Amino acid sequence: MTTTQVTLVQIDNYGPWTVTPEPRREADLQTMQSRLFADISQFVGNHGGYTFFTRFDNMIAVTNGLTLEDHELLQESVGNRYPVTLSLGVATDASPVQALADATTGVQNAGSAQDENRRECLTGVTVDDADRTAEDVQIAHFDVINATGTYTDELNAFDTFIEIEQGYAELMRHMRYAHDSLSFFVGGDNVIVVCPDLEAGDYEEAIYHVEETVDVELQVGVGRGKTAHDAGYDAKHALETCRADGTRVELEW
Ligand SMILES: Nc1nc2c(ncn2[C@@H]2O[C@H](COP(=O)(O)OP(=O)(O)OP(=O)(O)O)[C@@H](O)[C@H]2O)c(=O)[nH]1
Repeated sequence: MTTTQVTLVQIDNYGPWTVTPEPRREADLQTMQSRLFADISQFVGNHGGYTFFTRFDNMIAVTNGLTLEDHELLQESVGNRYPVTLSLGVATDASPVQALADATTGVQNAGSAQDENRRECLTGVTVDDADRTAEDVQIAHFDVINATGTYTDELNAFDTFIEIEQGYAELMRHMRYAHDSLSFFVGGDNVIVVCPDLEAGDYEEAIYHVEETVDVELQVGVGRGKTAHDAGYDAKHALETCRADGTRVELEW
């Protein structure tokens, strides 16, 4: 059974900061946000976790393998190097959606995202090391079949973007409400989904739903592991099997 550890990363009082004392240059905000994401992704990734940029002011990470002390170190390091600070909420559950909901509640209970007195709060619990198993995390790596031939080499870059985003939007909603899973666009035509214990039929159903609804054809590789990296790496290998064999769903276990 899965035990997903999810961390909500929220920049403290970011909205007011972007306009104080005057609105800040957009290119500078974009640069700061993407560097902050890169740093968090590297820190979490070095412990086997995955970080998703989501809305940039709120990021979502799968942090199985990171302790509360690791989270504190991340806060300290960002606080020392960036003009903003981070609040973090951590929670675990068999359902990634429930884990994120609990992690979010912890941060919300500590104060508003725009409360200038709420800084660097850290709430929640992590999985006990003794309880961790190789089935804690289930990751599905979706990809649009032949995106290059169907879209990238055929349409202008913006129309390609619309098609890919349509597939992502339908998949993210469906996986959230039908399968209790969290989907994140990670670039190109790829979406990584953090799942509870799902089976091949669930993925087939989701792929069918997206194709019927928005006419975007997907394939998916799925892996399990003790960390997001372990699960995600198996998922990548499974996706390679889809590409080699022309199959739509491959589970690597
Ligand atoms: N983040 C991430 N992006 C990837 C990965 N693999 C491919 N991409 C992105 O997806 C784009 C398209 O590559 P592919 O998915 O291999 O190409 P495709 O035309 O869809 O071909 P098939 O997947 O074989 O059907 C690349 O330009 C990358 O941006 C991955 O593992 N992670």
